[in-house]
Amino acid sequence: MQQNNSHTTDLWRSFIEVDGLHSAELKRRVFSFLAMSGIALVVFSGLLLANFQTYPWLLSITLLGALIAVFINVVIYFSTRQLKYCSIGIALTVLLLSVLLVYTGGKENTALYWIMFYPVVVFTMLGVRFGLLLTALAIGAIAFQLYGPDFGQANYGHVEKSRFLSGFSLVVFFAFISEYFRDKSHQAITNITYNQKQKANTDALTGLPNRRFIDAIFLTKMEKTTAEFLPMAVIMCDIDRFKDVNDNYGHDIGDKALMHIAKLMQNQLRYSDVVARYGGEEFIICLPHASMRQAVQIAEKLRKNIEDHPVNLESGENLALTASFGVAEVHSVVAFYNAVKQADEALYSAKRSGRNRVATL
Ligand SMILES: Nc1nc2c(ncn2[C@@H]2O[C@H](COP(=O)(O)OP(=O)(O)OP(=O)(O)O)[C@@H](O)[C@H]2O)c(=O)[nH]1
Repeated sequence: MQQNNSHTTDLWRSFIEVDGLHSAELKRRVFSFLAMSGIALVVFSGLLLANFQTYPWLLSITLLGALIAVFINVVIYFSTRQLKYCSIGIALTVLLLSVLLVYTGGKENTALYWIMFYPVVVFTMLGVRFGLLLTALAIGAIAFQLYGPDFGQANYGHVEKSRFLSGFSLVVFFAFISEYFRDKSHQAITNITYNQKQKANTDALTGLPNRRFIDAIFLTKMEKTTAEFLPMAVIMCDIDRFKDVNDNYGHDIGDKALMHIAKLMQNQLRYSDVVARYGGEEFIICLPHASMRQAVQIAEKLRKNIEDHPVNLESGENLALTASFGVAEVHSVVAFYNAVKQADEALYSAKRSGRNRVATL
């Protein structure tokens, strides 16, 4: 047995995807990674080729090492698609190169200019947490070289050092603000899209998924991940003589009865099972990896549970309800609606044979 809310939450988590938004975000990160790698490869090799005769040997080796490391990261990305680890690899390589550049001073002591773009790249590629971590590391390492003990590193002017650190900190600050609020608005849009999708696929009265959910979301998921579902059993359930409930007790009590039955059914099913309101007083239950025999047993359990649990009315009266069930098997995605039709025919044969029973064809 399980509780309603957890069943519903679990169901929506496993079925609703906001594909468009996630793929746009992924594209942004892949593009940043590839742009960063491409620029690094072109700039490093260009600098090496143009200046290797004039550069101090440590600078040339540093550039060559960074060039190879970036190249290896790109190759690993294309063979594994591990974007995050490869982005960290590139960001660390460029950080190491920046620190070594500051040590050597670069050509005519211009190393500090090259480092200004680093915060923008890491925040864009890796997001707020890694952005903060790596830029804090960069500031610490560079400040140590600029103001720490002299162990043979290049000399920078006093004003140059302080202007660089203030400018660099400002770039970090604005890169952080930009990435932080971009991330927040992305999350907000994702939540809004997710909630709208959930609302459009939920029956407002019972809180169960609706027919649109079965037609659009459930079937699409089944097409994508067939092995998770098939072979499957489908049960159609229809409340008996529901018109009489409405006629004798009024529409509000009829609504209450529908909510009551929805809850009873949900509480009897597994997490992987899906119960949806398919029409007025008709429900569909999809049981992945259930045989006909198991599905008939489950339908019987649901039937008995409805029979044993009348609706407690405010007047103190107990409103007894029963329901009829039809069961069929689904062996392929294309045969889904055929199986629904068969289960529907079985349901009406259950009605014809006296109601409050489970039937198969
Ligand atoms: N209260 C309420 N009633 C509904 C809702 N949707 C459908 N109904 C009613 O469900 C009843 C269905 O009646 P019928 O199709 O004649 O079937 P039945 O009376 O259940 O008889 P059998 O199915 O043959 O046992 C109709 O009176 C509809 O108005 C709803 O959302 N709320």
